[in-house]
Amino acid sequence: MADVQLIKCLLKAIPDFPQQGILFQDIFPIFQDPTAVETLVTHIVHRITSTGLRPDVIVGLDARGFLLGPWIANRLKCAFVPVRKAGKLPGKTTRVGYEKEYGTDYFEMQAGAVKAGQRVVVLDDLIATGGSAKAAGDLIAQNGGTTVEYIFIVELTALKGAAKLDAPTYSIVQFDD
Ligand SMILES: O=P(O)(O)OC[C@H]1O[C@H](OP(=O)(O)OP(=O)(O)O)[C@H](O)[C@@H]1O
Ligand SMILES: Nc1ncnc2[nH]cnc12
Repeated sequence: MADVQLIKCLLKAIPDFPQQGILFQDIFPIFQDPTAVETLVTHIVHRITSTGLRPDVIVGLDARGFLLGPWIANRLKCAFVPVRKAGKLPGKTTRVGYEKEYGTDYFEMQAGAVKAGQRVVVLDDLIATGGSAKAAGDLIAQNGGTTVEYIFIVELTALKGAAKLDAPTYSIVQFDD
């Protein structure tokens, strides 16, 4: 619980960003504190190893999912694969459109980056409506992978994003307003 409290204390809530009515949960203060980063990475690695998820691939979502994904993949000695906003990845890609808490967007993944039968953990900083995470899950499924868990630092539970997803979710800090 001490690690959860440390991470929660470092989150900063900013009203009306990026638009009126959104209470933005900023995770960047965590990354100013190396002890907190170590705590966060260890917490997520423990979640994955202690629950027997055995992922082949960690998929991180553009952009804040990239802050954590490679650390976790490196500790677990598995692959890291990015899901990126449209037009950023070279070569053949698959694309899915989605809605999120403050707008619409497209996600892409490189063809073959996730292979048929691979077990995937999706990692992102935050789940709000679940639109972004669902789009990532759809890309993984289109490529033949199986998402075994979605992991977030923060979950905005009132928006019920987890209900959209095809696998269980785990979040470290929850806010219900
Ligand atoms: O559950 P949802 O309603 O889909 O919202 C959550 C998504 O929104 C944010 O990303 P954003 O698209 O703002 O991109 P960024 O990480 O590049 O800032 C956040 O990092 C999640 O990916
Ligand atoms: N309230 C919020 N804070 C930070 N990132 C978000 N992405 C979607 N909703 C968000």
